[in-house]
Amino acid sequence: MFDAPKTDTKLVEVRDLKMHFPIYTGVFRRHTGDVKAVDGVSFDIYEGETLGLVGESGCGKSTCGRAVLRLYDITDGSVKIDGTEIGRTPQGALRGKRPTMQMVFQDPQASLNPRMTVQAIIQEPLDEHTSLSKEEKREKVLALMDQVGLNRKFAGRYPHAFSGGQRQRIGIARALALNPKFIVCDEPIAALDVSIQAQVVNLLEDLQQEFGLTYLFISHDLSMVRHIATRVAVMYLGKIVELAPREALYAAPLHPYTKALLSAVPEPDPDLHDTMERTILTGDVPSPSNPPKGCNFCTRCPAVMDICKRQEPEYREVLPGQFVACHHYNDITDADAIRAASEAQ
Ligand SMILES: Nc1ncnc2c1ncn2[C@@H]1O[C@H](COP(=O)(O)OP(=O)(O)OP(=O)(O)O)[C@@H](O)[C@H]1O
Repeated sequence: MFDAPKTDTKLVEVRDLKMHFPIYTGVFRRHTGDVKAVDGVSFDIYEGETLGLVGESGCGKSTCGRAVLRLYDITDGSVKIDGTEIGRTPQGALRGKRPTMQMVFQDPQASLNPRMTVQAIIQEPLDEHTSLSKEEKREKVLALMDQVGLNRKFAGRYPHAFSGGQRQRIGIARALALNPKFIVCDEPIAALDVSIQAQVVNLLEDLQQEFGLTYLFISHDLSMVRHIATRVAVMYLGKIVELAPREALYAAPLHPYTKALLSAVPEPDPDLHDTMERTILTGDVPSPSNPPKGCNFCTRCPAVMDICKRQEPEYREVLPGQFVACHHYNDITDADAIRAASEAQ
């Protein structure tokens, strides 16, 4: 577990990123609307840190991670990785940048080609992006297997011969093959047995320390994110509603949605369990193709005000390092007043 961003160098800078998927209907497939999966998010990720990205299913986390890696042609906004603007770079011209940024997927079963051996799977990026000799590639693959805790004896086996946790290690080894700086981990443990989850998270942490990796760690598991992330961004319906250092976010969340999410996390201490206030959110999450006017959260917010239904709140740094998009904190700059506004909700 790391305590703070390791450096103040920004490796990833995302500004007003939008990823809208067009909806076509009817016989003539008319463009009738858009799914606003990511609708104007901005954040930085510092070199060597882990930014956690949390939120309910369907809020746009995976789309955001993929858009940052330019696995999609983004609708709008800017994404800078290691000083290079890649948001608008044509896909063909991104090739040289690909090795720097990689992804570890949620479902290791689905993301590994069942007809390829482990050797071939891990070697694939080396085939595509390097001119290493056959022997050099073989050696590199075996070294990667060592690094992720896979027995090199099994390099000739196929993915089905491995357990879920081992398959995720294969996916991690493949992601590491080109010595990336930045990895998007998209729910990397969600498909694994609970007993295996901690092992994979520990491996990701060890690799981060060893290679100075920077992670965007996407998860709906707030307890796991609390363990691994340096800072945490909370997403709701395509937008980031709060982003804060881990300690601040878990100890003193400001946004009503963050408070509701945290209050739903099971508290292992039975004494605290009884005293904790729980916020039960009512109503359904609106559709990202038809988000509400004003604040996206206004239809479910327990502290909703009139202005929330008319005007979108500004996303701003309310306390040092703590960014919030909520009308409750508009125009307040004094830290005590901000805390009072938070308690009053
Ligand atoms: N290719 C696509 N075409 C149309 N809509 C999409 C596409 N991909 C995602 N969406 C929609 O965008 C929204 C956000 O999806 P996304 O998968 O990013 O959410 P998520 O927070 O990662 O959810 P989960 O945790 O369930 O994966 C959802 O409403 C989803 O249906």
